Amino acid sequence: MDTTRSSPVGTDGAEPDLQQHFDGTIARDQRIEPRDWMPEGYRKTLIRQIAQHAHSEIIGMQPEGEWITRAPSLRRKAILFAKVQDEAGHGLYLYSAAETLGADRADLTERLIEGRQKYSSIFNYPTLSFADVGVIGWFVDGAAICNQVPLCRSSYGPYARAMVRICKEESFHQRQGYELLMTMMRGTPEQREMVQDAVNRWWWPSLMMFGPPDDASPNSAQSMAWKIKRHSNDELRRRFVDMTVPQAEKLGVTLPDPELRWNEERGHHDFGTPDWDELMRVIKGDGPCNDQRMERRRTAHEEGTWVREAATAHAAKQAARERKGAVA
Ligand SMILES: CC(C)(COP(=O)(O)OP(=O)(O)OC[C@H]1O[C@@H](n2cnc3c(N)ncnc32)[C@H](O)[C@@H]1OP(=O)(O)O)[C@@H](O)C(=O)NCCC(=O)NCCSC(=O)Cc1ccccc1
Repeated sequence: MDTTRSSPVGTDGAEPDLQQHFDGTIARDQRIEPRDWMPEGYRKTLIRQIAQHAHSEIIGMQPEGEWITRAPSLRRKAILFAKVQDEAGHGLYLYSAAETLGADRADLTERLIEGRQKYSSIFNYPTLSFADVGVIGWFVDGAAICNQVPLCRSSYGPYARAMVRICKEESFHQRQGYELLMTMMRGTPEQREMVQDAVNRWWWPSLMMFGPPDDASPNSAQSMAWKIKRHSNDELRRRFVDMTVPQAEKLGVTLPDPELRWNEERGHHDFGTPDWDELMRVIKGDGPCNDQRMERRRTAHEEGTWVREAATAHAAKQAARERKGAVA
């Protein structure tokens, strides 16, 4: 679509036909691409969500990353290394998607570091034993898959396409977590206790990953109308519970919710209510590890200054060399 048209008037400053074209593209379930006209609110919402998602992947490297040096075998170390590296890749991929909307990656990082942009609440909880690595794979990557598979059909092309690749890797991550836990459950009573303890600590925070309940989710209605989000927070949370309960049974662990039971009539599980005050506290910066996570991120950014400067200088030299070559 032509984005170079001038004298914008009408909704969101657009000529009515530009808005109409955008609305039609969304209604037909087609994709909006970077050069298409889009309402400013749509662009801002996408930058907000994609940036938060990217920040979550980068901060999300920390809880498991802490176990790389303490992994119980070379095999587990190699697997964990690869997983954490994948998370870095997802973050960079998502920052690139945000850049297609005119955002600047350095600016997004500044916003995160200054606490002006969010990252997922889940990464503010500590990883106390190696079983936590398995439970993060099973629950956190499992929740990420539930949330992100529908995002492969998100209306913004670059985000949807990024999700396809990311989901493939998340699927491998989830299976490695479950396999790790299966191995521990076949081990000693102490190992089985470690798994159950990790399950108890991560269950409720994992349910909170899907966001506040629908009636307290200010962004959902508009994001669903724009088909950025395809399902509501509660709907995806329910899916996650339905998917996870049989896996817990097979593994031999108990999910820490006395209200959890199959509802024959609805064809879904009933379950308890997460502590929404806790979610709000963690989002506002008052979770068990918020300060530690941000401090680590700030330090990594500062320590990486020389790398960014060297890369920029190298790119400038390369460009100058290419210009010279073109002249000769
Ligand atoms: C569903 C939601 C997260 C929130 O729905 P929305 O419609 O956007 O918002 P809504 O109106 O419902 O909420 C009101 C306010 O509350 C905020 N908030 C809500 N929930 C949270 C929360 N849990 N944590 C923190 N903040 C939260 C929300 O931003 C909003 O604040 P704002 O108005 O911005 O100031 C959506 O953005 C989404 O699907 N994102 C994409 C997926 C994504 O980012 N995934 C990340 C995990 S990646 C991963 O796990 C991979 C991995 C695995 C293992 C290891 C390492 C990596």
